[in-house]
Formats: sequence, structure tokens, C-alpha cells
Amino acid sequence: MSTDLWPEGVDRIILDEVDSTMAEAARLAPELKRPTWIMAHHQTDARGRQGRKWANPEGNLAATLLMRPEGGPADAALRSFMAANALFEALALYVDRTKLAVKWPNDVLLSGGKVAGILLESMGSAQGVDWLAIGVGVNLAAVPKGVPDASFPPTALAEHGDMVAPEQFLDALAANFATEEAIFAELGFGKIRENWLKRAARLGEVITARTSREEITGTFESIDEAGNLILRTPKGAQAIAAADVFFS
Ligand SMILES: O=C(O)CCCC[C@@H]1SC[C@@H]2NC(=O)N[C@@H]21
Repeated sequence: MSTDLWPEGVDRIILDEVDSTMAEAARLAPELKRPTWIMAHHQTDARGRQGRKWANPEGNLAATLLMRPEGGPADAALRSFMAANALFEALALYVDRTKLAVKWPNDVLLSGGKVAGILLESMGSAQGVDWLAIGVGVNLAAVPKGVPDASFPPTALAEHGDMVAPEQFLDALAANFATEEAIFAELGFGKIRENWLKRAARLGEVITARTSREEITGTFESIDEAGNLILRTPKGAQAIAAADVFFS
């Protein structure tokens, strides 16, 4: 794939090694002029969601998009769905798309295994977001070892489809993410949500969401305008803002 795909007005930094591209994004944020993708071949202290560690063996993609989004924190948070849509389409260039699915809140599955994860970090106030960092880890070449989330054991693109270099994958991802931003600006979250739901794993099926307080089992009905998971339970529809999701 040619680098002609690279979106206009977006910068790119490629590092050999860094502690974490999220940490690098936070360091670069005060001087940020334009949206910037930061990619690293090696991370020595990569992080995942909920304080977990993230392992990225050689050849996998580790990248963070640093930007100054318009709007407040709620709009910024919706970008995890945009990132998932962008990742899904980038992966579909290299593997049969029917094997891919997005999983709420922000993973991409390949044949039921986790192939990509998304981590959002931001700085700002209730009024506005100063900066947003969208971190993506994609198992392109190798499956990370010793991952605790056994319900979705990690898998790698190389086990199912073509080998692709991280730089090449980033080209497609950056282009797709720019398209998601254009859709969001023109049509709002409704269209992003519609596209995400078309790709969602287990939509209409019974799933379990484990929040910090309880476990809720119900039919996965939708996501709402704020990105909450909507489960239909015997008590009625429940909107869940944060949880780990399990399939039975
Ligand atoms: O827990 C998850 O599923 C999210 C994983 C996000 C990992 C990526 S790799 C690039 C960026 N830098 C980090 O330290 N984490 C994110």
C-alpha cells in the first residue's frame, strides 16, 4: 500500500523505542499543532485498559493518535468507536472480513480472539478537551504471551491472513480514521454508531457485562448515543457505561 493514502493535515512520528506511545503523546501534547500519529517499533512500558500491561512483540503495531478534538469529554470518548471502525476496515484489507467483529467497548476480534485493543486518555475539563490520545495495539505478527483476559485469548493477523508491516498498516488505519472524523463531522455519531453496530459481535444475543459493582446478563440490544452498552434484562433495558463484556 502506498503512503499516498496518508491523510492531509496529519503528522506522523515513527520511533524505534519508547516507554509508551501514550506517555510520549502526553509529553508532546503541550506543543501539538496538528493531529499526529506516534508509532513505535518497541515499547518498554506499554499500557492497556484498566491499568493492565500491554505486550507488543516485534512486528505488532503500537501507535497513538494525538489530537485536539472539538467538543467536550463525551464527544471525545466516542472516538473509541471511530477507532474500532477504522481498525476493522484496515484489518479487512488483509483478512476475510466475515472473521472480524468489534466488541464493546473497544476491541476488535478476529475469529473470536482479540486482535486489537484501543485505549483513550485525555486531559481537559468538563467544558473542553485540551488533548486526546487514542492508543491502538494490533497483533499483526505475533500473539502476546501471558495475557490474563482468557475469555478473549489474543490472536494475530499473521495466523489468519497476510503479513503486514506496522508502517503499512498505520497508513491504512490513519486514512480510515480520517474518514471516520469526516463522517462524525458531517453526520454525527448516529452514522458511526450504525456502522459500528453492523460490525458488532453478538448483537441480539445474550452477553454478560461485569461492572465494578455487579454482573449484568441480558440481550445485547444496541449502543446508545453516548456509546453506552444497552442490555435488555428482565428488569428492562439497562445502559452500561463501563464494564468488561463476556460471551457465554
Ligand atoms: O487494553 C487494551 O485493549 C488497550 C491496549 C492499547 C495498547 C496500545 S499499544 C499503543 C499504545 N501505547 C500504549 O502504551 N498502549 C496503547
